[in-house]
Amino acid sequence: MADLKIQGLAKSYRDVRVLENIDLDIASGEFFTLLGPSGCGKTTLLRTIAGFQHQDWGEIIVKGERIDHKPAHKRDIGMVFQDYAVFPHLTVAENVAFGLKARALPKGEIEARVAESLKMVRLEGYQDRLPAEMSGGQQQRIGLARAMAIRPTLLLMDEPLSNLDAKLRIELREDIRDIQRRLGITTIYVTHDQEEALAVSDRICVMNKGNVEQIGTPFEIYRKPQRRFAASFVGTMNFLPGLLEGGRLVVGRQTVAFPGAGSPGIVEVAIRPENVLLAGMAGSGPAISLAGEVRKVTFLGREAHYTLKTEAGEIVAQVADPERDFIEMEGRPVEIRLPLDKIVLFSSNGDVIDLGAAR
Ligand SMILES: Nc1ncnc2c1ncn2[C@@H]1O[C@H](COP(=O)(O)OP(=O)(O)OP(=O)(O)O)[C@@H](O)[C@H]1O
Repeated sequence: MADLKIQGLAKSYRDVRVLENIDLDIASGEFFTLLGPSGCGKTTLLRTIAGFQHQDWGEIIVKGERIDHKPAHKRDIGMVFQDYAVFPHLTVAENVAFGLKARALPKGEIEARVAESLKMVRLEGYQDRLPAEMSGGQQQRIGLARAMAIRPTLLLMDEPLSNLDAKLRIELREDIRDIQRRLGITTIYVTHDQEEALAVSDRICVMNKGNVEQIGTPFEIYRKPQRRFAASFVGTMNFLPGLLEGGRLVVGRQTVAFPGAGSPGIVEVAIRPENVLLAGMAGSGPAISLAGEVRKVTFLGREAHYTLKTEAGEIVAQVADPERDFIEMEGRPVEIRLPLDKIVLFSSNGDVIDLGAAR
């Protein structure tokens, strides 16, 4: 049974629809991430599940029971916020104990759970400090310990890492993932950071303008985007205009055989920068070959990025561990290959074109 089922959820603020008919099934123990640009409705969805606001339509069902009529404090949900939301006048231990006291647990049990939660987030020994004496990362650990101490059915996290610097973000996201796995707690995580979503999630729900664009594992979202929006929002994707006609694909002045690929019409040809091949690089198999020129090379140590002008438009190629010859290519003509088994086609309405038969 799904731990959390959302059916037909819709929400407007005044006349503006911010959630459109959302359906989700989240499995027990799953780390499920809502990913999308600012304003797409992620926080609204999370806060509606938590009970801080009410939907206009739809149902929220936890372990088979409708919870959407219950007030927030009766929903058995732990929540971690972007701005930590720790109580400044309470010590670390008192912060973590807050939800347990509200539930009137016995004193011994509270002490045991506080100690256990602080150990889990690696804050043992800090119990008597005030939040102001702690770093941002440590304050967010308090928030996490407080949410986990009540042993909620669902853990909701709203951009918990966005106020931390890059190094700390990576460290804490690994900790969050480890703790979540260890406890097997069903988690919904909100972020607009696609790398973070890829790194921590069992499944990602890509949202745009109040709609679900695609739900899938990080691998599926990155490698098999079903919608143009998901392809462009997660990672870098090159798009070139193309034309499908009778088993052939036309890109620029090139035509390649492309059997079994949907109905004729204008398409967008999408390919990741790491899949674009430059002349001299290994790689066999059918490909679209384009003549181009290297506009710019950005050397980043373990890889280099090439901005390429082609007859069909500008694209970026990424080359791992580049040789010196490859770095000194700025301004030079180059032959570019787009392997057919790495390209994704989108129709003009933004849906992927199934290439199963062509591969
Ligand atoms: N209380 C409110 N009253 C009116 N409009 C609101 C309210 N809260 C949010 N909105 C609007 O609803 C839309 C969705 O907001 P929401 O905060 O859910 O998006 P988000 O995806 O979480 O964005 P962000 O990543 O910036 O937090 C936005 O256009 C926002 O301006």
